[in-house]
Amino acid sequence: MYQLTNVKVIRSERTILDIDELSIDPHALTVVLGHNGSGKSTLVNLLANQFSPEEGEVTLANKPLSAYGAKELAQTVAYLPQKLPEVAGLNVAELVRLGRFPWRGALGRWRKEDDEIIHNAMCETGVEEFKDILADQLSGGERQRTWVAMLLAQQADLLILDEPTSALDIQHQYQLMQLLSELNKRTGKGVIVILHDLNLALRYATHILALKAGKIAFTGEVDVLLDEKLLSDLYSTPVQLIDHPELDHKVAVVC
Ligand SMILES: Nc1ncnc2c1ncn2[C@@H]1O[C@H](COP(=O)(O)OP(=O)(O)OP(=O)(O)O)[C@@H](O)[C@H]1O
Repeated sequence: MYQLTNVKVIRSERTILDIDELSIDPHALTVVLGHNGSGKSTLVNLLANQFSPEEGEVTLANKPLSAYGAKELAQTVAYLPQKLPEVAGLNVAELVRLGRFPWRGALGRWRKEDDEIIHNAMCETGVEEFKDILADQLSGGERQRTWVAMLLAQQADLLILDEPTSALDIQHQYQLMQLLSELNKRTGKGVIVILHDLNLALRYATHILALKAGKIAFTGEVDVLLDEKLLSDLYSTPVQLIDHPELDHKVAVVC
């Protein structure tokens, strides 16, 4: 379990994240929701040990994140930030290969299975055809999928993704969430993903974690989302849930 206890993150004398007690199942597909500025990126940054909180503690498997070594943490948690770094001079295959870094053998040697893992990660995300192209020359969506491929190649126990669908067209948004959902079901690897699209959340989440103004608004299995009042309060706008004749879940519309 991820466990947060009495956590406060303070920036410019303002508490931007304030969580008394929170557990996150490391084998679930948890979608993090909330309005702009509600603290979602701050939370997943903490979970990925990008920084430590000013107050409180974050543990994973009963061990403080700060006690993990860099290699151990990279084998345990793979993190895709919201703002993708520039990678001048690297083509797609070379960028995806960086995901294998935590698994290098003695003397920094690559392992013989690395090429197949990299190839599979590029195929699963549909970027294999771009493998020789410089990553910085790709379109926004192609670049985002390349970074997801790198994350997959990392083969960590848990994937944390901050708005990985923000640059993707509708088809690729659903394909990516389907891929993450299948990975979660097939391998038990955990996925924690920030989304703004309620319908992607309704379709693929097993668990929901919603933030409002730096605090937890609600958390639980995906059924907690099926509450128009909660959703309308969360986004300060009227949200309606309607049945869809061909889907086995409700659809959210803003009215
Ligand atoms: N370094 C910083 N200094 C001051 N304020 C900050 C800093 N980092 C974040 N904040 C503020 O903390 C709040 C939460 O930011 P965060 O990026 O976690 O929001 P978010 O929920 O991910 O938003 P979005 O949906 O827009 O990506 C915001 O109001 C932001 O302006």
